[in-house]
Amino acid sequence: MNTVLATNQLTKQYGNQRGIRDIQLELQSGDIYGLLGPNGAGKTTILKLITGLIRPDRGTVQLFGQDLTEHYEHGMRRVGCMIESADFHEFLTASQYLRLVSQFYPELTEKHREEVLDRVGLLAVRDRRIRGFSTGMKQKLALAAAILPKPEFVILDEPTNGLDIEGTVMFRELVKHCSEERGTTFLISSHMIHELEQLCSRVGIIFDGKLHTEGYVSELLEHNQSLEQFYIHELQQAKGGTVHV
Ligand SMILES: Nc1ncnc2c1ncn2[C@@H]1O[C@H](COP(=O)(O)OP(=O)(O)OP(=O)(O)O)[C@@H](O)[C@H]1O
Repeated sequence: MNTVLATNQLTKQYGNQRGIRDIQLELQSGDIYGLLGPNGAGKTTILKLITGLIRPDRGTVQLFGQDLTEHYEHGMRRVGCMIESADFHEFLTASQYLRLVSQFYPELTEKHREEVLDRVGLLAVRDRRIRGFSTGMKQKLALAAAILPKPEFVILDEPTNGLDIEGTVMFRELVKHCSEERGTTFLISSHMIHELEQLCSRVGIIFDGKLHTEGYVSELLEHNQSLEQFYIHELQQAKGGTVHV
């Protein structure tokens, strides 16, 4: 097994004393890892640090065995990500937007782009301007852009936000497809715990800026009725002895 991601003592404190502390995460090739935690726990902060959108105060991130800061472009070429709501050039059409993304990947063809648009359910509206898209449609386009270059590692922050029921099923199928066909590794932050229970091989619970616990979903389900039950139990425990960042 190859280690795709390893963080060591990853720490970031914002001016308001909030943030994350000493996060040790390790993802192996093929993992589908779900990041769970209450609002404000630090999930997005972790994903931003892993993708170099913000810098840590302390600690390191390794992607594919190489330090992120020393090999940023090389590492990130193998990563697809969707973090916070995407900021689109709204006057472009969906097709034009994916063509723009493709500039960095000369191997991608129109056929690739159409396949991906079809997979996320946007093929019929590919020539419409993004300006007229709903929140869910924009979310689907951001997903399409994240998986377009067939990255080995995909990082998704709240990917089902704004998606309707059909869209949520599409998302699940998409992750399964990438995982089964290509062995893509996923790190997904979400509040949709039932989705994560169906999709993830492992989960970690972030509470108050720290990695409170983690485990294999199959093992957790041997001792708990559902991931939700496990999560609520762990959260209650964490609240009993909270450590502030
Ligand atoms: N740029 C910032 N400046 C100051 N504080 C911030 C900043 N970004 C995040 N925070 C604070 O850091 C903490 C962690 O935020 P983060 O967005 O990582 O949480 P989250 O787990 O992703 O939450 P949610 O589930 O609500 O998206 C929160 O208390 C948040 O208010």
